[in-house]
Amino acid sequence: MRTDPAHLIDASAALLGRLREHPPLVQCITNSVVTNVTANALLAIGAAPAMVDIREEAGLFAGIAGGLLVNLGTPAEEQRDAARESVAAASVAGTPWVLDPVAIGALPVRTALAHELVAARPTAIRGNASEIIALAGAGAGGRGVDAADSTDAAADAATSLALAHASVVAVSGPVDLITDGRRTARIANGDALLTRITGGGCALGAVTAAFLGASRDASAGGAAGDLGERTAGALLADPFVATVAATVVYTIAAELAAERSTGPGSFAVAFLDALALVTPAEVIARAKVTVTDAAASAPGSETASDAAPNAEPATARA
Ligand SMILES: Nc1ncnc2c1ncn2[C@@H]1O[C@H](COP(=O)(O)OP(=O)(O)O)[C@@H](O)[C@H]1O
Ligand SMILES: Cc1ncsc1CCOP(=O)(O)O
Ligand SMILES: [Mg+2]
Repeated sequence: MRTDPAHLIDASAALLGRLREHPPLVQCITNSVVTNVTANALLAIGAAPAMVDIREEAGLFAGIAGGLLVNLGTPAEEQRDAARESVAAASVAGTPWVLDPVAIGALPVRTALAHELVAARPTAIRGNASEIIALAGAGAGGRGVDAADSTDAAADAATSLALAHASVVAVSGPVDLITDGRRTARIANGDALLTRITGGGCALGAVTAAFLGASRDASAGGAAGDLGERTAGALLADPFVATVAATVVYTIAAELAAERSTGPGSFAVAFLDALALVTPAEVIARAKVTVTDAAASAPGSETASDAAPNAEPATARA
């Protein structure tokens, strides 16, 4: 399906509405640093978090959850087994799941686990540039949990991972890059304050699982913007579109929060408020999205809508 920026932005706004109307249950197997931050971010956006991360429960729960996050930030033995259980059950049940390979590269236990789990074909892989490069086997990783590479430097790694595992790959940074191996979206929203609080990336992984859950329920139809009902149903059910939507909404909430903050502490509070308050109309007005499509015939196949009211490189519906 052709997905130009205007369609992606309309779909982002529509999926935000769907998510709030039908809150997806999101199972999180995540690190001990960000557990509370992540649950609060999910509640704020309108989803229902459940940190079910022990053996003999995790797999069971993955079968009933709307979405699953597997984050490798502090992968103690029990969590490693819980992740394996959940991923197996999610694959059987068709539960969309997100892998966040936190700090892989130099650290052997989580790196081996990330390689094992990625073979089970996550619906989406979300990480910073260094983590995505390391997962693709193209580099050594970042500085602990932080990136040492730009998102564009991770573009080839993201594409090869996406094609190898039939996953959507989301690379976060100043400009986020999201690809399914054919279509690549770049999202220039966000605020650097997200890197000054813990969980800025981890909570995005959970929000991505929530949008994938909303997307799975969305194929029933209903128009999105000026799209017809059939087109909208297929668009909203597309994991690439849902992953873009999560990043668009999340980074716009960060911008709204930054406008009301004086530093990381007030930003953390304002960000939760903004995740709860951001409207579909604000998403349409502020989204800065460009798309390239490897299948498009024209050389330099970047698409941008005619109406571009947002700052460069913005492309959005008026
Ligand atoms: N310099 C920046 N300016 C604006 N937004 C940023 C910047 N760096 C990261 N972000 C945003 O912060 C969030 C977390 O990204 P990142 O810091 O790369 O993840 P991680 O915490 O996993 O390293 C993403 O939503 C991304 O868009
Ligand atoms: C600090 C830290 N250490 C292990 S996991 C973690 C949290 C990382 O959070 P994020 O990737 O969202 O910055
Ligand atoms: Mg991270």
